Amino acid sequence: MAQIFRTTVRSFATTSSRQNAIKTVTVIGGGLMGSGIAQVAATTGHQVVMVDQTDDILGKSKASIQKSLQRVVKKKFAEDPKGGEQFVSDILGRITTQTDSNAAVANSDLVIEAIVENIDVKKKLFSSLDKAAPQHTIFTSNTSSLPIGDIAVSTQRQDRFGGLHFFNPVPMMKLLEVVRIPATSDETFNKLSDFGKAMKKTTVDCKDTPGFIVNRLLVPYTIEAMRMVERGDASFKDVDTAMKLGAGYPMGPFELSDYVGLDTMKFILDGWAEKYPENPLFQPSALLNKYVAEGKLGAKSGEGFYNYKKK
Ligand SMILES: CCCCCCCCCCCCC[C@H](O)CC(=O)SCCNC(=O)CCNC(=O)[C@H](O)C(C)(C)COP(=O)(O)OP(=O)(O)OC[C@H]1O[C@@H](n2cnc3c(N)ncnc32)[C@H](O)[C@@H]1OP(=O)(O)O
Ligand SMILES: NC(=O)c1ccc[n+]([C@@H]2O[C@H](COP(=O)([O-])OP(=O)(O)OC[C@H]3O[C@@H](n4cnc5c(N)ncnc54)[C@H](O)[C@@H]3O)[C@@H](O)[C@H]2O)c1
Repeated sequence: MAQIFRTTVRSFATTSSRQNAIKTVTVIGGGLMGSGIAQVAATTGHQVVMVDQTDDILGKSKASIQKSLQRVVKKKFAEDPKGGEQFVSDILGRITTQTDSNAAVANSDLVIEAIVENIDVKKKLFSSLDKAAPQHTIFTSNTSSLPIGDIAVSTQRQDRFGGLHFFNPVPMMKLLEVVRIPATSDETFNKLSDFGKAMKKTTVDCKDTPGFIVNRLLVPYTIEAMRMVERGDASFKDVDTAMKLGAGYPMGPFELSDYVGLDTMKFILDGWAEKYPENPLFQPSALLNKYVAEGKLGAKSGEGFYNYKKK
């Protein structure tokens, strides 16, 4: 009897969560992460509205999604070019763009914020969205380093607030960290985890602790790599070679930094230095500051530690 009851409860829970499944997603920020998130959400059948500050930026976001989809087509539709064209046009057809974030959330089940890593800018955005979005809409941030709770206080819906931390490049990286704050309801958390699985990601449950799981370990590692080069103990190329061939990482810390974006790295480091001023680990990095001041932001700007410009 107890077994039957458990089964019935489980199947009711599954059915009811399916009925409430997230179908429409607003991705705010069409940069490196936002465009990847929009691509994967649309690929897995969701209707997506992608928001950024200008139509020009959104045009570049859509072009980068198209380029990424072409890589998938090359593999999956090698023998079927027509099928490949249809695949791309179906996915792009599920993505619309908007420059007005308040209008973009009007029919949204879920908001995923992926804008610049600055707490004040994120809070201002969510405070405004809170007034514009329907009651049921769940809000999430893809922040790398900011406490989700510090962002959620800008809204009146902390029970419908959480973190969805994706990894770069989103179409390739299988992990999704699903983050809950103490106020996140079980219903919200379960919906976010279900959404992650619907996006074909492996989800891990995280508390709102600094860096969640991955960045708690990745940040000190990356910082120590920068310090090693600043001290003159090794060249950045040798550090990368060492970590790839000696530790089996797909990218060394300087290739990864270029990939993440050196401006984003600086936002992370500066934010943690301000929040934890007593921790010597988070002191400014002269090397990182120099690259950012020179506009060398990594792969996205064509140059960082390495050069990405086509010769
Ligand atoms: C003092 C200094 C202070 C600094 C302080 C701050 C420190 C902060 C550090 C943390 C930053 C955190 C950022 C964030 O919060 C968390 C992250 O996202 S961390 C980043 C995680 N990502 C990685 O670790 C990536 C590691 N790299 C890889 O896995 C691989 O290199 C790669 C990116 C998948 C690419 O693979 P490669 O083999 O190298 O290259 P290929 O080009 O041949 O690609 C292989 C394969 O993948 C397909 N592919 C690649 N990219 C895409 C794409 N965007 N879309 C679709 N397909 C893609 C490609 O077509 C290839 O397919 P195949 O031909 O092999 O079938
Ligand atoms: N780069 C990574 O590897 C990585 C990985 C995981 C998480 N993150 C996090 O994701 C977020 C975005 O990072 P990114 O690398 O995509 O940055 P990015 O600089 O590539 O893109 C940010 C985009 O947000 C837009 N934007 C800024 N303010 C906006 C606003 N108010 N409204 C709408 N759009 C706005 C910018 O125009 C830009 O296109 C950050 O919080 C970052 O910490 C980054």
